[in-house]
Amino acid sequence: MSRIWDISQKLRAGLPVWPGDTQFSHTPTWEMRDGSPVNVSALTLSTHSGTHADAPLHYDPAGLDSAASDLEPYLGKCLVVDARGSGAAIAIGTVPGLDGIERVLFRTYESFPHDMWDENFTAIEPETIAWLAAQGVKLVGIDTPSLDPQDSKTMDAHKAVLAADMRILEGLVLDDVPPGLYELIALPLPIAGADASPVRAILRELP
Ligand SMILES: Nc1ccccc1C(=O)C[C@H](N)C(=O)O
Ligand SMILES: [Zn+2]
Ligand SMILES: [Zn+2]
Repeated sequence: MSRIWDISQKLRAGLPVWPGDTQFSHTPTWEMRDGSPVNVSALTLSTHSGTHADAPLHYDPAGLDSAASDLEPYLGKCLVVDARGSGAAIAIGTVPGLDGIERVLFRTYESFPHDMWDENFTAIEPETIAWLAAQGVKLVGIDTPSLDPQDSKTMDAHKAVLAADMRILEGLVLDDVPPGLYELIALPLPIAGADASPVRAILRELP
């Protein structure tokens, strides 16, 4: 049985979210303790809660929503890169030779901040995105809440992703994952009209 790493945040009450965004909540609709034959509940959450996949619609008003995006970028061989110590943004020099790898995930945290919002998270330089695209990369992932800095108004890294029609994973948890090659499985939910979707992201050891 090949080893699996779960690289997803737990969705839960109190989950740190982008300042001003919708808090995560899970509330009962019907409960067995009240005589219902089953327990049923409801979720309220930001589309960008926890570990998620941005849809192109997030940064392009004419972009595909989460239901329309193809699945191929979110499934397949990927390279995990140790980008700890990158400071404000990951520069091109951080990325090793890719040799045809189409998915790259960046670890920037020593220890993922599960219980606090980090406003000074590491972003990715737009030039790095463009360089990855030129190498044939189709998906870029990171363990921070966004490819762009929290105070960005121009979203230059997302615009570089748009220009190359790449896909994005954010909010990954890579603390326990050694740098190297893995199989990535992180499929967005087919949510009509959504600008992003939570994903259950895992890495599986390659045979
Ligand atoms: N929830 C938000 C609300 C407003 C602005 C940004 C966010 C984000 O979460 C950042 C997002 N994950 C991004 O793709 O950059
Ligand atoms: Zn996002
Ligand atoms: Zn994003």
